[in-house]
Amino acid sequence: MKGFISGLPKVELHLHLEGTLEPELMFTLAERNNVILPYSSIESLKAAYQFHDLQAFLDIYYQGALVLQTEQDFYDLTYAYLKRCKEEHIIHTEVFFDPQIHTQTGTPFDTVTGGVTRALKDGEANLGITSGLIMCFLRDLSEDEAIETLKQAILYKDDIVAVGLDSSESGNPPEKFERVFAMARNTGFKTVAHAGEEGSADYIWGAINALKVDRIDHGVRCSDDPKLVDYLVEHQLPLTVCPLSNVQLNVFDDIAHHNIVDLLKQGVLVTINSDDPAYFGGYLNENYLAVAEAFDLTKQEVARFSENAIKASFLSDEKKQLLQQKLEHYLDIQFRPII
Ligand SMILES: Nc1ncnc2[nH]cnc12
Ligand SMILES: [Zn+2]
Repeated sequence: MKGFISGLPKVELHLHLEGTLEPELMFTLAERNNVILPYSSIESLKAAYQFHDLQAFLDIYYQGALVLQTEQDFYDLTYAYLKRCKEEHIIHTEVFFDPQIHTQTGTPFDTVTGGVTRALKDGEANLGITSGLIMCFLRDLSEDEAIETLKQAILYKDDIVAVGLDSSESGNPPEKFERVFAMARNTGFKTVAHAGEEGSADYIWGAINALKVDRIDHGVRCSDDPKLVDYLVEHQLPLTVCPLSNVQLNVFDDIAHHNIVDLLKQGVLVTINSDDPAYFGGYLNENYLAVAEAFDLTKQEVARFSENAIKASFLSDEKKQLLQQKLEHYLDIQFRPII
């Protein structure tokens, strides 16, 4: 199964670039930019990666992201992730970034977006990995700050495919950003939102009804509301689920109790993703493998997650077809009878 997953052509749809900041790169950038980290070694930093909930993780994630300061830093971060994609047979990825973490502490929006987009373009030219860029608003900041950020994103309309919503979910419902998302949609951006990670199923309804999103990020709490599950199945509204993240942040106490396979069997368009792999101990292949092993899935069942991710991507129908052909070619070889 490990070899099958490793070679399987895959698409990732829920990945925070700042969440790919490996401890080694964090220390390198801290030294490059004269940032003093509150950890004396890589080991002591890694030892702090014990998160009892989302907020405990976010506190460390935001602190780590402060070592990213120059255009080259954002380039290096993004390109390192794309090289990892190449190793993992990820053929297309739609990545999040959180510009407000950086603009709040004085790094210009252009520095952040410039470095990320330059790396994504090089990743396509040199590594053959296609991508989409999704700019997230921090939901614990104000509507006005989100509008200000959206105005800056409009200047990069050709480079940013969608806007999203992340950070502390509880107490920051989707409705707070209804007007910002309407502006984003009217400008032509696709929309996604984290909902139903720690927050209740009502947050997922909020993302659907107030934000009119094209995908829900996480969304696992939908199981608390059978009508919501019916809605997701009927409309084939995708969920970008992050199994290892959910276990690390205690959304589920054990991978064996995760609801992703239940949702798949009910007909929800679920996908597997890594969220913040440098912090949660696993990139995409490890997330696939954890689910496959916990639920004793067949190779055909595992391949459904890859097929779903192609369907749920923001690629054109023509490009989706090309990726689907690549997937089918791989499966043909895997399942060809040996004569
Ligand atoms: N899992 C997550 N939930 C909400 N915001 C995030 N930002 C980075 N990772 C996140
Ligand atoms: Zn996330």
